[in-house]
Amino acid sequence: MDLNGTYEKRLLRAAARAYRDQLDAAYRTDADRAIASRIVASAAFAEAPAVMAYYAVGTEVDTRAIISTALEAGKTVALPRCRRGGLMDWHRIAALTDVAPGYGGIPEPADDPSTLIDAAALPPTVLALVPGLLFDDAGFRLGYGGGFYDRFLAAFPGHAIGLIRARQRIESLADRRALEPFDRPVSYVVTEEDGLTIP
Ligand SMILES: Nc1nc2c(c(=O)[nH]1)N(C=O)[C@@H](CNc1ccc(C(=O)N[C@@H](CCC(=O)O)C(=O)O)cc1)CN2
Ligand SMILES: Nc1ncnc2c1ncn2[C@@H]1O[C@H](COP(=O)(O)OP(=O)(O)OP(=O)(O)O)[C@@H](O)[C@H]1O
Repeated sequence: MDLNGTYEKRLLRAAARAYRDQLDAAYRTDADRAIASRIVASAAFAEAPAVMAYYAVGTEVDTRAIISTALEAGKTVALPRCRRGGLMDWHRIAALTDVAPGYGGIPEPADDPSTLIDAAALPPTVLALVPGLLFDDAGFRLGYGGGFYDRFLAAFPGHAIGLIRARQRIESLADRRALEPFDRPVSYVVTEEDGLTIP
């Protein structure tokens, strides 16, 4: 797997990581709470039978409140398991504790065939919560460089929602020469300030 990418992506990735890690904890907590509120209050969330989530680590936007609310509402919640070749398998979880450290130290669900979900066969009402170091105004993202979400989004039929704090947005990855042909945008970007509000 290519964990490098272009020179511009590598520079921006390092800067975005350092920038994210120095955001103060109070700002992150408040922003993450507002982001979660916007998502669970949205019509898209209400209509979604399933949520393809991520298990946040370090200073990523916290998804625990969204996952708990989805589970309580009886929705299917799935988390990714990284496979060779930049691919992810998705497994249904029954609780936030149904994980163990996996690829890159990120908690993953067990490799259990009975919980495996075919993400490409899901209905268009399903949501995917997409992590990133940065999102731009067109919905393009910069991740950790594994290409996992580019490959996933290329075949995902539902609504992909990027979760990012307002201070971590930039105008255009293309203008910074940090876009490649295989980069896939999300359908919506939600910050503490905008995105997916109730009408
Ligand atoms: N919470 C969360 N889960 C996620 C992602 C994510 O961004 N956030 N992913 C989104 O794709 C996938 C995991 N992607 C990953 C990509 C690279 C590395 C990693 O270990 N990168 C090293 C660089 C190589 C190295 O120095 O070892 C690193 O970050 O230090 C980890 C996970 C699936 N699950
Ligand atoms: N659809 C694809 N098909 C084949 N290779 C791909 C595809 N998407 C990405 N790649 C490969 O993955 C590598 C990493 O891509 P990129 O730098 O965009 O990762 P990222 O989006 O930051 O990471 P992640 O999605 O894991 O958070 C690329 O250099 C490319 O070689």
